[in-house]
Amino acid sequence: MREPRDAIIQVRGLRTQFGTHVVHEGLDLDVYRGEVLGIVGGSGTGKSVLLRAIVGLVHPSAGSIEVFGTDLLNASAETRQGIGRRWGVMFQDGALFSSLTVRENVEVPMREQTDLPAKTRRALAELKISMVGLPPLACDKYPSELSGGMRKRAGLARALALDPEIVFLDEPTAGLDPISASAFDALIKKLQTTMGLTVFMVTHDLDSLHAICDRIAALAEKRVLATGTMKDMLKVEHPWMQEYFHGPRARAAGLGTDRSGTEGPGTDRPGLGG
Ligand SMILES: Nc1ncnc2c1ncn2[C@@H]1O[C@H](COP(=O)(O)OP(=O)(O)OP(=O)(O)O)[C@@H](O)[C@H]1O
Repeated sequence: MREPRDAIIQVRGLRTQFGTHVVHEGLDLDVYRGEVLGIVGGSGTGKSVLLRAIVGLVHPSAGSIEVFGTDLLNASAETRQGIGRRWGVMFQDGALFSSLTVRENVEVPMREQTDLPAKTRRALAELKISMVGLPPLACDKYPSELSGGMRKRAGLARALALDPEIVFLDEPTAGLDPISASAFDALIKKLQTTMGLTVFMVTHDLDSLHAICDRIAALAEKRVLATGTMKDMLKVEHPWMQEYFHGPRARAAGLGTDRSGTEGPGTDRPGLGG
C-alpha cells in the first residue's frame, strides 16, 4: 500500500484579483513534500500570481493557503516570517540586485533573516555558489557581467541561501538555449534529490516538464483544471490542454502524439541525466 502523501502546501478556494479583474476563483492545490511540481497554463492564467500569493507577495481576496500546516493568511507577521525562512524564491532572470556582487546577493537573505557573522555568511554564500555549478570567480562578479544562464544559477544560489525546504522557481529555463536549459533542469533535479527539496516550478518548457517534474498542475478557467503526471495530462479533454500537450512543440519534445495517453520516446534535448 502506498504511504499517504504529506501535502506541505494546501491551497483551498483561492480567489485573487486586481480591482475587478479576477485571476483565480475557487482554486485548490496540494503540493507534496519532496516532489517537483510543474505549474503550466496559458499566458495570463495566473501562474506567477499563484506563486506570489503563496509566498505572500499578493494578498488573496478569499480562500486559504496553508504551508507546513500553518494558515498563512491568518498568521501573525512573525509566524509568516518564520515560515518564509523555510522557502526560497527564484524570480524570472534571477531578480538579482545589480549593484551587488553574486556573493553579496546570496548573502542578502542571510543578512535579513539571521545574525550569522560576516565570515560565516561569506563561506556559506561561496558554498551555495559552488552548489549551483558556478565557478569561484563568479563570486565577485556583478550580475551584468554574467550570462543569462549564470544569472539564473546565481538567483538559484540566493534562493538556497537559508537551506530551504521548498524552492519556488518562476520560469527557470525561460530564455536559455536548449543545452543550458537541460543543464539547469539537471541541476534542479540534483538539488531536489540531494537536499530533499520540494520544488514549485512555473514553466512553459515542455522539456522541463517531461525531464524533471513528478507532477503537473494545469491552470485554466481561473483554477487548477487538472493535476497528475505527464501521462495524465495527455488525456485531459480541454482545448488548451490538447493544444499544449499534443501540439507541434509537444511533438518536438517527444511527447504523446495520439490522445490515448501513450507517451512518445522522450525529450530530445541534449545533455540530460547529469
Ligand atoms: N500587480 C498586478 N496588477 C494588476 N494585474 C496584475 C498584476 N500582476 C498580474 N496581473 C494580472 O494577472 C493576470 C495573471 O498574471 P500572471 O503573471 O500570473 O500570468 P502568467 O500565467 O504567469 O502568465 P505568463 O505565462 O504570460 O507569464 C494577468 O492578466 C496579469 O495582467
